[in-house]
Formats: sequence, structure tokens, C-alpha cells
Amino acid sequence: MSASIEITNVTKRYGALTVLDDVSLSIEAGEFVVFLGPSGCGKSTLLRMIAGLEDVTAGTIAVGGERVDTLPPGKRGVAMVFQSYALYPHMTVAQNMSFGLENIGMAKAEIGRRVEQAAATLEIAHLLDRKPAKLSGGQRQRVAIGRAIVKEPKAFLFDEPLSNLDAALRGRTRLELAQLHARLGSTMIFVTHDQVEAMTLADRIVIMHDRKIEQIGTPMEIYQRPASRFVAGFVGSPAMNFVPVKGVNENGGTLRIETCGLGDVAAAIRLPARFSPEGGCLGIRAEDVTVLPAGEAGIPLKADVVERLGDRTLIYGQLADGTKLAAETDGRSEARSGDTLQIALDTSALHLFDAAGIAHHAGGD
Ligand SMILES: Nc1ncnc2c1ncn2[C@@H]1O[C@H](COP(=O)(O)OP(=O)(O)OP(=O)(O)O)[C@@H](O)[C@H]1O
Repeated sequence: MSASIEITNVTKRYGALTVLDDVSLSIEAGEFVVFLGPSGCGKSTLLRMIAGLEDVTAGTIAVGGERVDTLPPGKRGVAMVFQSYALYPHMTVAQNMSFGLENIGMAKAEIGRRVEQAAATLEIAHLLDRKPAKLSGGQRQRVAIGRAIVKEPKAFLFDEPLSNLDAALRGRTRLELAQLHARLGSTMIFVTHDQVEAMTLADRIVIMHDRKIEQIGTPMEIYQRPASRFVAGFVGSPAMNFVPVKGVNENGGTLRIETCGLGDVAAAIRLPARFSPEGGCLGIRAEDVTVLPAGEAGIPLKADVVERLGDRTLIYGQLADGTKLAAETDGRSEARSGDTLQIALDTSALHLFDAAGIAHHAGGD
């Protein structure tokens, strides 16, 4: 069973502090939605309001078409998995998973059936008699998910559930969560500040910043067509390069963008109405900057740091005017710090940002 979630004009204040300001969002039944944003942007607060662990200051929340923001947590049909797992240490795995169902008076046989089924799904059947202290971090994590599954909720709410796992286990559990979602078909909301988790798990990512939703889109929409300079700089590693703009001229559908660091750049970007170069910048990802073979002339980039990642090499350098720029090249690059390299830009992958940070992309808005 899965349900849609409708968040309408939700505001959250703690005293004078506004944490979320008039936020609206529609999540479809069965969707995997990730709330992504920097620390303190309010993503956990939004999740906790859906769960019923925080009140809304204004606005409404509906699950499966039914308004729930006035209902207690247990009556909302959602189940939350916490970062800390929140298992009862004195109870076995089976008891931890049964506890919530016993509390609502469910028949023992039905509880047994659900626990058994969830344990099989999560491959923890052999751990049912153990106490949490005798489990690894990854196993505890599964128990916490199992405890949510047995409730057969209309939606799962995950609050950074992978952040206590080491890197390898984190990657594996991420895959398992994707498989679990495919198998259960449930609505899932997942809070994280890890963009790899967001990119790999989400049907849609909700980027949150400064009390608002900054952009909602599929991972590739967010990556390729970030709505704002904030999103462009937040998603992607290394962060998108930003080069200050001095002036813009439109000529037959091509925009000529004057910069200090990159010289004049031509791009198929429509000149936005009332665009002022003041405070504007050009954005380009490191992977869209090509390091030219020795002897070919391009734009000079003086390498400060060369990072060899095996399959690729990242070059962090400076343009002629001192603007910093990262370029990505192949793993066999022999570039060394101190070298002046020649680069070229993929002008079909340029983004222009105005002073307010609004994005305009090559190939149309
Ligand atoms: N009970 C509270 N009282 C006052 N302020 C709070 C309370 N809970 C959260 N806040 C504030 O609300 C803001 C949003 O917090 P929230 O935990 O939702 O952020 P987050 O995006 O989940 O960050 P993180 O990734 O660090 O958990 C923060 O500025 C936080 O200090």
C-alpha cells in the first residue's frame, strides 16, 4: 500500500525563528523523494512534521488524500526510520519489531506473520533472538527498517538512515534500499545531505535552502539544469565553476559573454530580459572543461593542485585574472602543479546566472 503526500503552504516557526516558510510539495504514491540541503535548512523538521513529531505552525499535510497534521503520529499511516535507529536495548530484534504492533492490540498471529516476512525481506531472520548490542551497525539499521516495514505504512520516512554506517556498508545499504523500494512500491521520503545518496536513490530530489524549496526535479534535471546558482554550486563534485561576467551581447541567437578569466565566450543562451552583467556569472562544470593536448592553444589555466583519482584527474587552477577553475581530465594526465595548461570549454554546457542567482542554460531556459 502506498499513498500520495500533499504538503500545502507549510510554515514552521520556533518562537521568532522561521525554519520553513510557506513550503508546498506534492509527492505521488510510490515515489522515492529525497530532501537534500545543507545542515540547518529544515529538511529534518519537514520530515518530522509529516511524521507528527513536530506541529506545523501554518499550512496542512495530507497522506493519501486525508489531512493528517492534526492527527497523532500513530494515526497517520507513516513509519519513520531514524538516523540513530532508536532500538530498545533490552528487547530482542523480534521484540523490537513487534512492539509497536502489540501496542495497537494486533493479534499475535498477524504480528508473527509480519515480523517473519519483514525479517526474510531484510535477511535478518537469523538475528531475531539477538539483542541490539550484539548486532553490527548495518544489522541494527535493518532492524530499524524492519520495524517500519511491519507497520505496513502508506509511506516510509527516513531521516539520514545511512549516516552512521562506514563508506562500504553505506554504498551497499543504499543499493538495498533502492531494491526495497522497487519491491514494496511504497512512497518513501529520505532526508540526507549526501548528494550521492540523493542522486542514486531519488525519483525526484527536493533541494532545500534558506527556509524554502529551491528546486524540485529528477536527479538529472537538478544536475543538468540547476534552477539557481545555489543548486548549481551544491550538487556536483567538484562544485560547478563560477566565472564573473563583465558584459553580454546577443547576436543572431548566440550570446557573447565577456569575462576576464575566460575572455569572450559564445553560447546558445537566450539573453534574459533585463539581464544585468553586474553580479552575474558564468557556470561550467569541471567535466565540461577540456584540457587540450600539449601544443594546442586555448585558454591558459595555471594548475595549483592536481588530484589523481585513478580513473580521472582533477586540476584545480587559476585563470589569467586569478579566477579559480577546476578542470577534469583523464586518469593518465601527466599535469603537475605549477604547469600552465591550455583548456577549452564545452559551450553547450554553459549556464548563466544573474545577480539574484537565477539560472539560464545553454540550449534554452
Ligand atoms: N526544537 C527546536 N527549537 C528551536 N530551533 C530548532 C528546533 N529544532 C530545529 N531547530 C532549528 O531549525 C532549523 C532546521 O533544523 P533541521 O534539523 O530541520 O535542519 P536539517 O536541514 O535537518 O539539518 P541537519 O542536516 O543538520 O540535521 C535549524 O536552524 C535548527 O537549529
